[in-house]
Amino acid sequence: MPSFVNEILQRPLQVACIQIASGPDKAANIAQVRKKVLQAAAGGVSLIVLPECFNSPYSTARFREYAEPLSSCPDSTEAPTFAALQKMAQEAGVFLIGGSIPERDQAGKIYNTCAVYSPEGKLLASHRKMHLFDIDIPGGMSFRESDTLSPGNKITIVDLDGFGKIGIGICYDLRFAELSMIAAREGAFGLIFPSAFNTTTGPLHWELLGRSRAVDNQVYSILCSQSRAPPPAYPSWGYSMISDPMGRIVAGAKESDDIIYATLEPDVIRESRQAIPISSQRRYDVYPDIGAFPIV
Ligand SMILES: NC(=O)CC(=O)C(=O)O
Repeated sequence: MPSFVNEILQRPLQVACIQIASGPDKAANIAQVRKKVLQAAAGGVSLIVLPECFNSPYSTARFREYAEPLSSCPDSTEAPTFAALQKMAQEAGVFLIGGSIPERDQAGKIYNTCAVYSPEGKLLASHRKMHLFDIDIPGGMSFRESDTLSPGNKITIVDLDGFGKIGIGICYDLRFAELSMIAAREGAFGLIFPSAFNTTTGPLHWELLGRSRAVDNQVYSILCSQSRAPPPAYPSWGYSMISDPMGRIVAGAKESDDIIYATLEPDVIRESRQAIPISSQRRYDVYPDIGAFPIV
């Protein structure tokens, strides 16, 4: 009977999520993030997470203007945000989950992309938001990322050397349980979601989804949001949170700018899986084994 890949977090991992609001000034957005990354790193963390679309307003009409080619050159003038992230990771000496920014490919398509860096400043992976945020709630939030964005087509799992693997999704990807399940079944100890939920869906679904993804998969879930900005900006929900494999919120923010910290513990993962052994209790004789999806 298939079960979890027998890998978990190799040692305790100190994590920080930086909750900030981006504005129209790209250079100011980058400078704000750099200051906070260095502040969080001074607290001794090994992994720092940034929110979705931190270098631009969260607006389909603006993404193209702020888009950059994905570059791994620290001196790139075409890609100042990616270059700055690379240098920040190195300067801070941390794994950096670079939130997301609009990425432009050679054909001119735009993606909502998260770049991940090692403490040496090496680009380890990039994830393009797979599920585009197209919703229309009467009297509430309407948004159509597909007006200007293209979707990514791959599940992203990153090996953090010395700790283990994480799965990456961006915001709306959180709603699709398959992505999380596949990453966890591939051995991820944590699921990380740079995000910007909103004041319509946030109060209903944000905590519910974050805790559910953690409990479903017996992993940590790490949700890093933009903070709330006044109108006419997109109304980000805030409430960045880290849930443990039992669904306990081990760190949480409110609406405003903040940095939250938590230590992820291998024993907590191990104990939750021993106490509630769902991985060996699945009924693949009755339903298909979704988690066995091959990652290319
Ligand atoms: N902004 C998003 O991608 C998702 C979101 O706000 C929601 O799912 O609700």
